Amino acid sequence: MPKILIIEDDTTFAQMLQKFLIKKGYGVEIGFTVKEGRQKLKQNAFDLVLTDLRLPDAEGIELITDMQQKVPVIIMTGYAEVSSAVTAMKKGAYDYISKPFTPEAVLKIIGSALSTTPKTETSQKGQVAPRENLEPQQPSSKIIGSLNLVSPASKKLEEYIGLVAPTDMSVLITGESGTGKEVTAKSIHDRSERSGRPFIAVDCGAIPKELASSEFFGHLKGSFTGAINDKVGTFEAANGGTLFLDEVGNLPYDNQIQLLRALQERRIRRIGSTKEIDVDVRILTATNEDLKVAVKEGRFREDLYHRLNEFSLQIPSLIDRQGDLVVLVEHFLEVSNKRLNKGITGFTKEVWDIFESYGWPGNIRELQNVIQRAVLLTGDGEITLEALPTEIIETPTVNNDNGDISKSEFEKEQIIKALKRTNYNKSKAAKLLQVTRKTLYNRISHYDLDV
Ligand SMILES: Nc1ncnc2c1ncn2[C@@H]1O[C@H](COP(=O)(O)OP(=O)(O)OP(=O)(O)O)[C@@H](O)[C@H]1O
Repeated sequence: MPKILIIEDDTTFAQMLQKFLIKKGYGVEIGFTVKEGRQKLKQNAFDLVLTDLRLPDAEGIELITDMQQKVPVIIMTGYAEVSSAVTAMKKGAYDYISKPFTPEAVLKIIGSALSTTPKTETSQKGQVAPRENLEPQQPSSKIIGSLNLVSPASKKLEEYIGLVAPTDMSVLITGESGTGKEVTAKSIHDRSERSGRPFIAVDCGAIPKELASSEFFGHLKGSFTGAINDKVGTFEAANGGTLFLDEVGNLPYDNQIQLLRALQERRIRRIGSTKEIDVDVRILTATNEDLKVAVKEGRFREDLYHRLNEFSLQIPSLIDRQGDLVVLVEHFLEVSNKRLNKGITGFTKEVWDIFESYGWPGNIRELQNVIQRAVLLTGDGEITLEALPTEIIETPTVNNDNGDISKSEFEKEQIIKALKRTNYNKSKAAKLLQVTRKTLYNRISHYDLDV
């Protein structure tokens, strides 16, 4: 049963909503302040947070940062607060809903948030809400391939997915954040013979070290403090299907050996049990760090790396598949129009120019968010520059000419800005500035920047 936490200071409204959602089969708890909400989140695992924007002690938006996008947060707002809701969405809220709303509207938005929640969540008590327990997934319109992406990089990727999907090989999927690693994993599963069986996604970065074995292999009630019920681990839950380990590079070293053993023996034992259980699971993994470096630095086991990397897929950054931009933009326009019940017809030429010249450091996810926000902010007709976030319009550009002093100052400033925005990652900053890494290094040394 999916669990929802409502954070709302209007007690009557909160209780009405709670009753209604319980009737619809959800487990629901209420917190009346942000502080209370935080306490409940510490004590229990929730699949979704529904929070008011203005609460007595703080803004509901603060919880989005707490959640780090592991659990979808839906903001409830008054009609006049739409701009704050947009800020909330930029910070990572899943969506917002204006009060007063109809029961159908809130059910729809909850259903959609739960069906797109990618990760399995771990509470402090180690209870897991496996994805299988959530609402049935919506038919996905976002699977790679169905969009007919046209860039050479996407075509190659598509070809590789088609080749590896029907096999039982483990696949290591690499790429920057937001490039579609999880979408790719799901696509592989859907095109394999395991497609009728579970696809279980686990965020390895979210599992505390001491709970990892219980998360993977399950436990019996009472086998350790906090094991209040029997628990099925993700290996058992995925039996016959696919286990997707996201951010596998974050898996603590001690847990890597347990994982390797389970993969080699194809057998697991719940903590506290003597019974061995055969498991038949295909492993797909994703990471946005270079695991070879992690192996070299002794943070990742080499034997596990080879076991996970029977085949590797590198997902290109959006900037390296510019040819797909039009298809993706139109796809997200259509999806956002449907979702927000709008009829936006397209984009002005200036907007297209920005889309084509911007570096998209957040890749497809950023593009999707920018379009959704723009559709929300536009009444009707075409999307204009005003509907784009300022940071996109003010994208730094590097000028390679020998310009005058003010131009150099400008360029220097833009380089620093780009480096700051990318957390001093030079590859990303170069992409953002749309120059090669080499040019960026040259400019950094030209200006003698200490970065
Ligand atoms: N080919 C695609 N077509 C349509 N949407 C896509 C495609 N690839 C990715 N997306 C969308 O982009 C967003 C990011 O995708 P996904 O979560 O798979 O990326 P990721 O690389 O796993 O990100 P992270 O590293 O942050 O976990 C999702 O909302 C997804 O729906």
